[in-house]
Amino acid sequence: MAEAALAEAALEARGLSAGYGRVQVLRDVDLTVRPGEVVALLGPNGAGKTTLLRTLAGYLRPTGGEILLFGASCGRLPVYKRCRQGVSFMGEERHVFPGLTVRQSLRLVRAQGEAAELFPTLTERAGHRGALLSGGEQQMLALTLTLALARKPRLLLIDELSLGLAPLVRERLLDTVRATADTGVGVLVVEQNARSVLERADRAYVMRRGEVVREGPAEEWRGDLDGLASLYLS
Ligand SMILES: Nc1ncnc2c1ncn2[C@@H]1O[C@H](COP(=O)(O)OP(=O)(O)OP(=O)(O)O)[C@@H](O)[C@H]1O
Repeated sequence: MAEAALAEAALEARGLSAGYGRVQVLRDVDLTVRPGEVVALLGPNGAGKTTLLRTLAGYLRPTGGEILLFGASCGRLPVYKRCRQGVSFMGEERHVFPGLTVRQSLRLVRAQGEAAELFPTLTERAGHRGALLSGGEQQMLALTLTLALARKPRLLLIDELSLGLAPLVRERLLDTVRATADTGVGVLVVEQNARSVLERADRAYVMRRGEVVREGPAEEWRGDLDGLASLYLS
């Protein structure tokens, strides 16, 4: 990923702190995502991964530190302005249109072609309403909608990509994430299955209790999943 290393960072967090009211969750987080990189964000429950993504996306206001998007400090830029810059956030809740069929949803965002290419299953479910899809199908639709709605996504923030989904669906979603990054999009992804995400990631950060406790190339972690697991134990 030499090219990625040279490129200007899509995202840079410097000494970032954030929390809820008086409860501080994130402490002094430094993190970088370059265009074309898949960066895995790992860590045990409650480590602060969701809080970090929400802060980066603009839903939570930092209490300290700085966020740079594509080289410029984004200060208190609201969510929609970050979206305009190409930041796309896919939260834990599977955002599909519950009352619309798959066909209607895809038509709405003009993503019929992409869906057929990325997830043929969605074409088979064209007449089903979003609310009645399986969890995996909903997540495939949500990812397709997320990519289509951000007209030119340059940074994708994904929380809990495959929570509760079958391994095959997880692999398919992660392949799509990898392929999206290969078009030049920077991706920061929270995924419970460390082994699977590390197979596609370039680098990984491990968080614990609101702090980044380790960072490194994904290949290093792939060979040391036991060491990684030990970081999860508090
Ligand atoms: N809305 C909230 N109000 C107050 N505290 C919160 C809120 N949301 C999360 N927290 C707290 O912030 C800490 C970090 O939670 P967060 O959801 O960011 O962790 P996480 O790493 O994403 O965990 P998980 O893997 O379980 O989703 C936890 O201690 C949690 O209780």
